[in-house]
Amino acid sequence: MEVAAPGQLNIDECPSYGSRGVDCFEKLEQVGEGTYGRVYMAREKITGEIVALKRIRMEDEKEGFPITAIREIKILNKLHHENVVRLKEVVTSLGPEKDEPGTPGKHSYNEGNKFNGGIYMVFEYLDHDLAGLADRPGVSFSVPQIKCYMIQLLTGLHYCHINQVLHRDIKGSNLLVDNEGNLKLADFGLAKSYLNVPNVNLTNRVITLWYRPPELLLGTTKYGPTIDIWSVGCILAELLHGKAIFPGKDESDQLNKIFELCGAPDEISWPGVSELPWYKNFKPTRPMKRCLREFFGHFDHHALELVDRMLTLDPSQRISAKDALDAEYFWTEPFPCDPKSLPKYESSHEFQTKKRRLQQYEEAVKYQQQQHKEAAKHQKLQHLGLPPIQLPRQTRAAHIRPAPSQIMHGYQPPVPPREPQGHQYVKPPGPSGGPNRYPSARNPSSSRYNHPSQGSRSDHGHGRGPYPPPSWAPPSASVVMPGDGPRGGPYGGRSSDMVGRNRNRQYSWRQQ
Ligand SMILES: Nc1ncnc2c1ncn2[C@@H]1O[C@H](COP(=O)(O)OP(=O)(O)OP(=O)(O)O)[C@@H](O)[C@H]1O
Repeated sequence: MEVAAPGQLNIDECPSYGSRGVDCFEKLEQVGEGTYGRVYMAREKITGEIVALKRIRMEDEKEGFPITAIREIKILNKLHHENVVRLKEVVTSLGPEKDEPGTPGKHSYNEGNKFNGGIYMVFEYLDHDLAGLADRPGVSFSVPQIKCYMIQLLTGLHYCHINQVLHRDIKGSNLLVDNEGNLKLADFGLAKSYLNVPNVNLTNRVITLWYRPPELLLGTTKYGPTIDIWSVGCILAELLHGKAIFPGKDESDQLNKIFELCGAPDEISWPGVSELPWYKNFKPTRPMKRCLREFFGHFDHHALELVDRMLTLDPSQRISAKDALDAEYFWTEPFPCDPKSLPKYESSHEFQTKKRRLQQYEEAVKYQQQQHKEAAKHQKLQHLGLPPIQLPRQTRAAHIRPAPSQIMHGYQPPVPPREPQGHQYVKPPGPSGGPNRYPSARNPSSSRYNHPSQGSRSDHGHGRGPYPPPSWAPPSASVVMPGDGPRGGPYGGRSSDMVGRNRNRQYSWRQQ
């Protein structure tokens, strides 16, 4: 980078990572709260550009800079694709900030780590995540819309896989969507860059429980890209079905839910399953037949076919992202819509929709408590034989009508807020050069979003961008990655540990 003339800024030059301070940005609103810390919508002070600032949580780090952050930065530096969120730069703050938890200067602020400053990843900003968007009252996805999002998800994932990256945390809140209809994969904190080296073990404690494939739940430490495809299958079925399909409470319950729908595996349906480390612990106690096709009988034939291929128990038989993009589902009517034709919504991230729901709940509880108090007062006066107090007009009306603010916020009777992760989607009405169907996604009016007869089958839109086409072909599930090892027993899991704040700690040792 060239040195700027005195008093001038090199704003045309791309700053090197960490060279700028977070004070170059004005934080506008918190849009996410994750394992790393907070995610903010922010404005670059000079250019006015809107970005997302993801603060790397350092408070609990005794080992220095968290490995998940290093991994995310390294991997995102390598990936450049329109369906993968763009990391623009990394910025720092030298001291504790006013808006972060903890009291500056006090010992408790940063017990583990000596560095009291903050480190932020600066991303391009997207208006929504899929979980938050789907959870918005009144939002329902049409089949062409679902197909449009799924194509983008699979295209981004295929690009990752051919570049030897496993995402390992595909779920709705990690799929960012903008008001132009673009979908991008985000949160590469658990992603893994891997080589096709046999006999190297990987951790099986990855992927949020509801979206975790059976081979990981059964303890395998040798796996490949099809772990991500299982998660995609769960998302597609969830979008079409209207709610999460495997909402397990813990690993055992998760496997049980999977077996109930996909059948209990045996050596015939899944050769080698009985050799998996925890097969004996979780062995089904009764025979269970695969009934996925009956259960999702309301899906159209091609959707069912694709969900079936994605939710195949044996990972070596599961469909790849490339083949999924070629599935008839995307090439039969109703065709995927053009992203640009999708409706525009007010910003909705899972964090915001949950916050709104909690506010509604608290308001409703407060309202009910007030009603109880009034009723008790009323009863007491009657008991004493005194004439009832004339309630003010508004208060009397409140006996039968919700408060105006509750109407504005879509009042519902108080119910406990739903479990985290529990969004409910509203029920809707190759290796480079390999043969496939997708034209470049750079041209949104291309055949990708139209009738297949208008488009070529020979370009998935992957393998583009500044990176040389990989020479490696997507491997089977037996692919392993170097330097990663199994972690502990079968019961540690994403349901509690990964959704919570301990991911950096949990995955910090010897994790590649
Ligand atoms: N580039 C972005 N633009 C807009 N919102 C974003 C962006 N990146 C993240 N978010 C919001 O912040 C949330 C949390 O971000 P992210 O998943 O990257 O953090 P995390 O700490 O890894 O979270 P988790 O604990 O869920 O894995 C996302 O679900 C999304 O709503």
